[in-house]
Amino acid sequence: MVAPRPADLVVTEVRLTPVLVADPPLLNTQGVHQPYTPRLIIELVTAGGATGLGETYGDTAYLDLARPLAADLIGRSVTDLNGLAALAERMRGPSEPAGPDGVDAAGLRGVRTAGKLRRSVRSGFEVACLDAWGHAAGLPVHALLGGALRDRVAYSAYLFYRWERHPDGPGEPDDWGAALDPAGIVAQARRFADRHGFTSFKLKGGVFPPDQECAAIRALAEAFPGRPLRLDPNGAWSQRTALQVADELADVLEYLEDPVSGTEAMAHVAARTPVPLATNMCVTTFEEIPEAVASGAVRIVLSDHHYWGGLHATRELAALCRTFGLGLAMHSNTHLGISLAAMTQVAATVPNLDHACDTHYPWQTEDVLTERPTFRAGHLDVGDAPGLGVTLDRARLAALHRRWLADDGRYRDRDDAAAMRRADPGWTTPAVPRW
Ligand SMILES: O=C([O-])C(=O)C[C@H](O)[C@@H](O)C(=O)[O-]
Ligand SMILES: [Mg+2]
Repeated sequence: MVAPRPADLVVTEVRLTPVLVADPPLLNTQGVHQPYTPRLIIELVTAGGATGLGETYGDTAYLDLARPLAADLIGRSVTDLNGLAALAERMRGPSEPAGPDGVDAAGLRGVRTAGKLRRSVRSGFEVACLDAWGHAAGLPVHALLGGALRDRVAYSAYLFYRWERHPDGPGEPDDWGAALDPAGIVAQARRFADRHGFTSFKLKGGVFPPDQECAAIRALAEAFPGRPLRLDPNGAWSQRTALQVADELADVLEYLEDPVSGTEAMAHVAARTPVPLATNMCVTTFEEIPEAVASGAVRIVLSDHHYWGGLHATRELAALCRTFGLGLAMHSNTHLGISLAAMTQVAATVPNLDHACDTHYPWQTEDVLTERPTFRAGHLDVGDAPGLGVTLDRARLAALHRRWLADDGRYRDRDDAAAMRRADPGWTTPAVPRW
């Protein structure tokens, strides 16, 4: 292949396609997933004819920032990722978006600031630039990030308490059934293990009183002896409860994720238990790292290229974790195969990715790719195909976009509490600590 000329790498077109993706009724401490969740698919075209794909959150606030950023990218090189970062930092959108009661589903991933919103948008564009650059150069994205250190990336089964179907009728049915007790969670874990070969398990907690969730973890430990287990109540517990749970499950937990809310409370708990604490809530931006390190609040940080600002930012976070002796894992929200490919590419390049990555992907019955990535023995192959190694299915993209167009606004912004109110009209996002 002839190396691309710099002029070939200039962006000539950017297409933004918001989509609504079917999502099962997964429960968390704030409510339940809506039947459809918004994502944004980004397509770049370069002067040389290479195309690149990116994906990020698709709620209105993200779209409001993505549109001007897409326009500003025309005429810039896909290699100019530092320029993209600077451009994104200058974007001005709604500053501190939040739901009507001041808390929204994004509360599951910590503070929601204008800067974090900008980084979440920028990450989708950065991935699309890297994909286009990779296609133009005939190189995989991991090569553009310095090269893969492993040829496969480990993922963890992400277990959820869930209902069989959504309370408000619509939604794409699936055959998982309800999981609302220890037996249901173990059955779900078995299916994940049989179908995808996962060997580590994370339970989304904060849904039921802690003794019920401890019983589910105990049941998992019995069903899968010696396997790494994680429990994540998204900050729903008091310090006392967190310490009781840590004490009760100390022999089986790989880590306890965000048992309490806020760095100070996490530090208090961390100082009193040998169980490692992990977070995707109190450390979600670079600015939050110094206090967390100084106070010893966390032992493991969950990266997420979406809100940390992209694949390069993920590698910067990894370097800081190495510096300060913190472990690194990977967080996931509902996402499609483009983001899964981006996660896999960057994970392959990070020397200190010490834990299997979270992914919601097995819960998604729909995608915009021609081929779904396949987990083998709980891993995804990294591969050497150019770019992200994925291909867009235009018909699927168009169908999911038509659903977004037809929506009256109900599902265009993720709102787990609103979804819960359809089953329980009196529901409000619980104050923390809930237990
Ligand atoms: O804390 C976490 O791991 C998450 O926030 C992951 C997801 O957002 C999950 O909790 C969800 O979507 O309900
Ligand atoms: Mg978490």
